[in-house]
Amino acid sequence: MRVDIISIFPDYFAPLELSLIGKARTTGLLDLSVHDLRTWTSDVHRTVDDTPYGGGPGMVMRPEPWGQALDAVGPGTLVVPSPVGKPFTQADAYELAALEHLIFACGRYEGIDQRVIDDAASRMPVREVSLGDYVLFGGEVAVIVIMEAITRLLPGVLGNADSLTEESHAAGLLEAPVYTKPASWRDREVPDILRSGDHGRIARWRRDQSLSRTASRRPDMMAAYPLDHLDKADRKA
Ligand SMILES: COC(=O)c1cc2cc(CO)sc2[nH]1
Repeated sequence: MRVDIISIFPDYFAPLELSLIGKARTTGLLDLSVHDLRTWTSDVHRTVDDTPYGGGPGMVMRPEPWGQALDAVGPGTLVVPSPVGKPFTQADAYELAALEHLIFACGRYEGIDQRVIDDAASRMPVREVSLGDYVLFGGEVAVIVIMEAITRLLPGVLGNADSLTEESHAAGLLEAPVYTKPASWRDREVPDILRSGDHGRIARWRRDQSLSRTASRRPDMMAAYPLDHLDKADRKA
């Protein structure tokens, strides 16, 4: 997978050189390039922003540098983190992980001139995505989050792909609690069932835990959970 990130703060992406994402880059699973938007400015001050038409506080990112940057690195699927975007979900992570070329545009100030998005949409797929109902200084941190969600889904990145099947949101439920040694810690015991060696009962216990956790913490997910995935034993849980 090829990824291009365009930002006025390219140093923000140093974390993408670490750990499993860094490994994905060195092994060639991920071809990631970070670009400084100012590369595509032509004035001596390398200006990327200007005052908003219609007035209002702050500054808006100028269209010219963005247009030239996207011409240079595109075409691909343009992903723009934004408070006005579609809520990003694990399903979106899977969709993006299956694509050949992603381009991330990191907004700053009050945002990017709308014509940049509209112009890009005339020649490549564009997705504006939100990570949640809160506001950040810009898109950079959101890109790091999205890049982690995507990269871990790339074949070969996670040592044990089984982790992907049991994790939260993979099967539409929150995952069960996890435990490791010691069996007793500060007078708190690991549930006996998990030490029974009875893998059928352990699977049932974990599923019951997932269902009750999801029902209590995320009723919205429970409502969306396909009823035919619930067997009659689940319905009693
Ligand atoms: C100028 O601000 C941005 O470009 C910006 C991008 C994002 C992404 C957020 C999380 O959904 S909040 C936010 N602000």
